[in-house]
Amino acid sequence: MKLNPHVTKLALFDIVNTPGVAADLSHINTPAKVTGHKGADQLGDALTGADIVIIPAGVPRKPGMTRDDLFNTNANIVKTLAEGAAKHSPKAFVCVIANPVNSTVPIVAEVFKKHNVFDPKRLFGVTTLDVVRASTFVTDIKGGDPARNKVTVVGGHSGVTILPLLSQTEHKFTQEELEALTKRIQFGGDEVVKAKDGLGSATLSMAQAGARFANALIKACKGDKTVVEPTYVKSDVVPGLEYFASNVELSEEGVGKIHPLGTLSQYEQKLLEAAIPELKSNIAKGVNFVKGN
Ligand SMILES: NC(=O)C1=CN([C@@H]2O[C@H](COP(=O)(O)OP(=O)(O)OC[C@H]3O[C@@H](n4cnc5c(N)ncnc54)[C@H](O)[C@@H]3O)[C@@H](O)[C@H]2O)C=CC1
Ligand SMILES: O=C([O-])CC(=O)C(=O)O
Repeated sequence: MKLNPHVTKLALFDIVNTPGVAADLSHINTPAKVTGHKGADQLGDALTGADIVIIPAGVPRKPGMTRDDLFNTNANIVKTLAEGAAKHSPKAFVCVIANPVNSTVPIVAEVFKKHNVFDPKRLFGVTTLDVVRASTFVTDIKGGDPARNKVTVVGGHSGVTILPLLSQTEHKFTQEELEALTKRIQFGGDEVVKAKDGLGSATLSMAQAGARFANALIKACKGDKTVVEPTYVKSDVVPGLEYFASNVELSEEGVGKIHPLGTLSQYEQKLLEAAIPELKSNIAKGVNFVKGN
């Protein structure tokens, strides 16, 4: 089952109010038609025939909230859009930005399973912003070009589930630097929420990150075999965790080879152990939400 060599239609929710993503995607070198919808009645029109569905729709955090606190509202929004995609564009690549990503990705998977159209290679949680932040914060300390200061970030997309593998960079860090950097990368989203003081979270950098991921997917669909991006997908990299973010080779089928974690330092091993129970519970929450409804 292959996607058209040229992506022809991209459905983006909610395009009307997410101008950043739309603007960034307008630079994509593809004749793709970008659609959105203004209400449930237009959902079918927007989705029919879409090759890629991007879901940024959902409420953002306010200071003091965790991403999981968004579950009650966003789970329903994502479930509704997933139902639309399962019915109208079951073969599309679905990229989930709406939080809590650790749970909203399993929600989409369960909806697709209910409709017998689930293909794990075609579902992605967008965690690009974590690597963008990691590269930026490492550059703040070590200098150089953030585009070349690549940091592998694995796990999930919230607090302690975000695991930057700083031991795999070319830099040496003191333990103090490691702890400060790790915390900043894990809670970078909280810094933005606090700074925006009730006006939302990282909207524009999310738009840029979403566009970067969609562009990568489109490049892979056009046959580029060198595209590797971090993303939260169905994975068996960590036993017992059905979904996990790590570097993934993208192909015309979607998820290609999922890279293994590589060697972890003792410190990173501890971070992983701390992340596992939270990630497990976030995943179960998403799965049970669909199974129980
Ligand atoms: N994965 C990531 O890296 C990131 C994820 N996020 C998440 O993205 C989501 C959106 O954040 P922002 O764009 O900053 O919020 P926002 O409040 O600026 O925009 C949310 C949009 O969702 C739309 N919406 C709400 N219900 C909808 C529905 N039922 N159908 C279609 N559209 C609907 C609203 O009209 C609004 O335009 C939040 O859940 C936020 O936590 C934000 C930053 C990074
Ligand atoms: O922190 C938030 O709520 C939004 C988000 O996911 C991020 O900025 O990484």
